[in-house]
Amino acid sequence: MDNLVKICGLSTPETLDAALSAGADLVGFVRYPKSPRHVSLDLGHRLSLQARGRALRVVLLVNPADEAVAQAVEAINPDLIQLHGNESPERVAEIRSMVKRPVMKAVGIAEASDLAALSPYAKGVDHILLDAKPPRTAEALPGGNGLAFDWRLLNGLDPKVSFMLSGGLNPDNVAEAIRLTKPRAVDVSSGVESGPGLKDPARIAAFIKAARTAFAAHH
Ligand SMILES: O=C(O)c1ccccc1NCC(=O)[C@H](O)[C@H](O)COP(=O)(O)O
Repeated sequence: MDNLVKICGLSTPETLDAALSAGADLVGFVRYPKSPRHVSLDLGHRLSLQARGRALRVVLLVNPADEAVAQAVEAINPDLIQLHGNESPERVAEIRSMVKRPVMKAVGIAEASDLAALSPYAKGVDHILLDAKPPRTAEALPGGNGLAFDWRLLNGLDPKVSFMLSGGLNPDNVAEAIRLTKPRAVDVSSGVESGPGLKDPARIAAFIKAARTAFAAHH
């Protein structure tokens, strides 16, 4: 998974088409009812068919029960499952063996000590997503809050650890984020929106272009 761009939280055929046409490598569908980006199983199914063969399809789940995992896999047929809650390393490994598909675990970063949370996941996941830790407010979502963490914290990360970077990325800062952190992939949601859950085709295209240029320059 090198030099890839993921556009997350797509929830309409039109904005999914914008992401696919602009060359997104991965597209994300959020299954979290409190989110403005939540997709029903039926909508997720249709969006997944639309993206098939054009980008890797990612379904986002938060602390899912087995039944929720099975329903999402059956309806959406994702290429990758992103776990964005407080799933333990054991639970992540359990879900991975249940679905027999690649799993990406999101880990929230706010301070240097948060990096210690990564190694217990090393054996049981296929990919790690480093995201900003959500604020402790009632309205904060587990992800997709448009907040960046201090990228310099990743100076303390073992260079052998490969990761996808997210959290508060946008068309204006993604080049600097890639230059400083050298991620294998980048992920964006709020930074390509004109309002909560409203993806903006022009911002999607600008983000992908800026990320591609930066990857070419720094890898
Ligand atoms: O986007 C949501 O609403 C969401 C809800 C619950 C769990 C995860 C969610 N989103 C995750 C993402 O979109 C991204 O992987 C990541 O958090 C970056 O988001 P942003 O800072 O908005 O670019």
